[in-house]
Order: sequence, then C-alpha cells, then structure tokens
Amino acid sequence: MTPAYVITGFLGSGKTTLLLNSAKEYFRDKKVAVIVNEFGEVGVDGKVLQNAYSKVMELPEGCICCTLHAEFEKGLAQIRADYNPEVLFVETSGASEPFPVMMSLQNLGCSIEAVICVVDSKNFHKYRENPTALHQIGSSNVIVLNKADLVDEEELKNLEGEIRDLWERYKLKNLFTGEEIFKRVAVYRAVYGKVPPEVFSGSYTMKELIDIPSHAHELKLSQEVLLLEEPVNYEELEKFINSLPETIVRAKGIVRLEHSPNPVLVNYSFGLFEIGTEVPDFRGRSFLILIGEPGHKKVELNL
Ligand SMILES: Nc1nc2c(ncn2[C@@H]2O[C@H](COP(=O)(O)OP(=O)(O)OP(=O)(O)O)[C@@H](O)[C@H]2O)c(=O)[nH]1
Repeated sequence: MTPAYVITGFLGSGKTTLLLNSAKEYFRDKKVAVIVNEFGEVGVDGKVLQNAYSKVMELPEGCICCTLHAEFEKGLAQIRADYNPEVLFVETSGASEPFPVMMSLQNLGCSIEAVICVVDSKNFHKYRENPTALHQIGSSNVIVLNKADLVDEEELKNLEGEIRDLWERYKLKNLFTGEEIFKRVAVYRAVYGKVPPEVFSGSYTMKELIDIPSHAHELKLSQEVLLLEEPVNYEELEKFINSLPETIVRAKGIVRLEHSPNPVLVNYSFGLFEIGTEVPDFRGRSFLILIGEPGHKKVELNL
C-alpha cells in the first residue's frame, strides 16, 4: 500500500506552501510523488512544486471531485506504475471536496495517512459560509490554522473553537450506520505551512472507508486568464493587483518582472499581495489567473 496524504483547504489558504515548507523536509529521503489539481485551466502550483519535487503530476482544469474523477484515477495508477513512490501527496483544488479523492485513493490501494485541511486564519471569516469550505473541514482529521502570523492569540483561540464546532457539525459519517469516519480531529497552528513532524508520522492513518456520503458540491466560481506584456513593472503590477474588485478572491500567476532574472510566482488572496519564489524553468508568456465570484465584472488589464 502506498501511504498517501490528502491536502485540502480553501483557495489561497496555504496548501502549496505547506507542501513546500513541511512535507518536503520530512520526506527528504523518500521517493515522493505529488498530484496537484488546480482550479482553472492553467496550472501554477504544479510549476512551483516541480522546483521542489521530482515527480509532480498536474491535473488542471475542472474539479478533482467532479469532472476529473476518472482522470485522477488513471493518473494515480500511472504514477504508481511508472514511479512507484514511497509517499504520495494529493493537493486538491481549493474549490473541491476531498472525499471522492479519498475513495479513489483507497480503491487503488493507497492508505490514507491523514487528510489535512489548511485554514486561512486571517481570512476564514470571509469564507466561513461557503459550503465547500465547511465540507473540507468536516472531511479532515488534521486541521492546520495557517497564517497564524497574521492574527493574535485571542483570535486564534476563538478560531480554533469555531473550527472544532464546525468539524463536529460537518464531520463525515457513514450514511447507513451514522458512525463517524474520523473519531477525532487534531488542530495545529502554523506559519507558512510549517507543521510538526507528527502530522506525517502515521498517527492519523484512516481506517477503511465503507460507504460514500452524498457529495454536496455547491461552490461555483469563475476564472479569467490574463496574458501580460513583459517584463512587467513591479509597482504597476502591485497597483493593478491592489485595485482588483472585491469579487476577485484569488489571483495567481507566473510573471517576468523588470530587473528580475527569473519569472516569479505572484500570489494574491483576500487582499494580500505577495511575490513568491522564482520559477526559473518557466518558458511561456507571463500570465495571471483571476478567480472570483460567478459573473464577476471583467477586469481590464492596464499594465
Ligand atoms: N503571512 C502568511 N502568508 C502565507 C502563509 N502561508 C501561505 N501564505 C501566502 O498565502 C498565499 C497563498 O498560498 P498558497 O500556498 O499558494 O495557497 P494554496 O492553498 O495552495 O492556494 P490555491 O492552490 O490557489 O488554493 C501565498 O502568497 C503564500 O505565500 C502564512 O502562514 N503566513
């Protein structure tokens, strides 16, 4: 059985960051494969993860729990046949629920070592009503309160209480017997996805799943891909990103900046703009993906 970790959590909460900052370190000596599914037709996370992991499979476009189900199973079978990883990570898109992925992993002979839900501690209040986000919490047995650097102790304590309550309300249950699939949930705090090694120690291995709860997938988002003239001026890019309407919840892309030798990762989630790691192997044209509420007003590019 291949041990597999599922990383879920809402858009921009820090899933890729956790993979880069924790998982990579703890499995340094292992053959690790990563399957990453991103919302939207252009993958960013896969390109960033390829800097860190030798085997990365991208499943862009569509949601891993709906339209991509068959592709996910095919990809998983292939990655195991070709590469035979000792450990597998699956990063689901911020817009999908982890349960169908858990079923597929188990059907294909993987053991689920933990389902880790990354929560954006700073911005949780902006997406706490979102049904997909709530099911992501309820489907997990490890919850990481990430971005702990952006909130104070009291806020973190309140958030932990709220998340534990939500987990109780939304936790996975066997439809026939009513039995809980996870008996308990562990909650960790993290800054830039750094969690202690015990998260990956096998303490949270899941027992076998026997039935499929109904799949309530209600999140609808739209996305727009902008191709940029290049290289882009940093100040103008910052101005542009900061002027995005509130209906855009997430933006990311890979951009060549003036005076910067390599393309860089650009990240924006819930009002926070950040230039991330360099992506030296990226060859295409600079782009930004804007993810927002359905029918959000088309953004004029003026860079
Ligand atoms: N201040 C702060 N920023 C963080 C932390 N963790 C992640 N970020 C930033 O949050 C942004 C989103 O992080 P990602 O790891 O790309 O989030 P994600 O969940 O993989 O995003 P999607 O795949 O789009 O859903 C990036 O700009 C990160 O640098 C943290 O603990 N503190």
